[in-house]
Amino acid sequence: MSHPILAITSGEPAGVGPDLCAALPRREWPARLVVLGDRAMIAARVHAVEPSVDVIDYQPGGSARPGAIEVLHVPLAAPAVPGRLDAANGRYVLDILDRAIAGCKSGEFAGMVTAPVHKGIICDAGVPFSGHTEYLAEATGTPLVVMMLVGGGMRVALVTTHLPLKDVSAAITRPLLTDTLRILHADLVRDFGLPAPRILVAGLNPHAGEGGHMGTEEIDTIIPVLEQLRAEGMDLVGPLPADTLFVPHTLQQGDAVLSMFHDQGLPVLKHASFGGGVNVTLGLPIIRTSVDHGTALDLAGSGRADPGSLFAAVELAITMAKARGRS
Ligand SMILES: NC(=O)c1ccc[n+]([C@@H]2O[C@H](COP(=O)([O-])OP(=O)(O)OC[C@H]3O[C@@H](n4cnc5c(N)ncnc54)[C@H](O)[C@@H]3O)[C@@H](O)[C@H]2O)c1
Ligand SMILES: N[C@H](C(=O)O)[C@H](O)COP(=O)(O)O
Repeated sequence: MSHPILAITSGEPAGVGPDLCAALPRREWPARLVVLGDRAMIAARVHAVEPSVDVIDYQPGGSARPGAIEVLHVPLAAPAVPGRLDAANGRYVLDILDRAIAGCKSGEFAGMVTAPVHKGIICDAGVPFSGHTEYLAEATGTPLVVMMLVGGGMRVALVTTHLPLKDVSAAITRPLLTDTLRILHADLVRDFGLPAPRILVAGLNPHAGEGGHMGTEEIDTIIPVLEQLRAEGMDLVGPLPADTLFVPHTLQQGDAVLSMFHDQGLPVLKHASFGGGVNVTLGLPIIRTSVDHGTALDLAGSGRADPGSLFAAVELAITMAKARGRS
């Protein structure tokens, strides 16, 4: 089996993404890693952190050169200053993603691993953008994808992702919950080697609604969906009160958790694993993994950003590529 070729999108140029790429040659990867971004900017940021690392042009059809960083050039629109966001480069960040997505669709890349982007500055550039997850769904014509973070011994998937808290309840419908569980179940089987995954499903309200006295979404939406999918053979536990779902004794009884909204599940996971976790988009026709952290503008250009999460994201992408026969 040959090694997969992975696109590493360097992300927001004012953030830590380009710095993290400098750490990639520290390991011998069973993959060819191609960094997408502005060649001169990447070289400058890499050499500020790792002066001895060679930065070379990516040659399609070529082969990996151990110890060097291969760059697929995507030109900046404006000079990038570490720590200083510039809306002029909002489109640049999306150009990188578009090139990686095109390469994944065509088979040039086995998958893509994303360094962090800054959602706000892309919106400021005039492009409504709520995250890679939603952008990838649209770019690949996928009606529904599922965000899952992996780390600290946990897998935490979300029913809703980047939307205001006030809109969460209305967004959680029976069709959305049903389809989310189907995608989560299918991808746990395919990519995570779990033939019969047990999924712990959180309630939405305190104490999972306390029998309807603290909210009725559990009774109206969550319980009927779980009953229907259990009848089809899925192993689902819940709805469980979210405050005690993450107690180790409960957590160890499942293979993954399904949280109803972003900050119900992710703070727990990030508390346990920040800097070593992975964000993976389930349900896509392509492989996409990501770091678990943001642009860390305060650390950009300092050489102090921890590459642990990027390493974990690359590892998971390689594992998924093997599971899908993309090596
Ligand atoms: N995958 C992604 O693209 C992604 C993920 C999360 C957040 N974001 C975006 O990043 C931007 C900034 O978000 P934020 O400030 O909430 O979170 P952040 O993760 O950028 O920063 C939170 C804290 O963690 C530290 N930190 C982050 N990454 C680190 C690393 N690799 N090593 C050491 N310390 C690190 C930062 O210095 C900061 O103190 C926002 O626009 C957010 O939407 C993007
Ligand atoms: N929700 C993610 C997290 O907290 O790590 C992050 O915002 C990145 O999301 P995308 O993968 O959709 O960019």
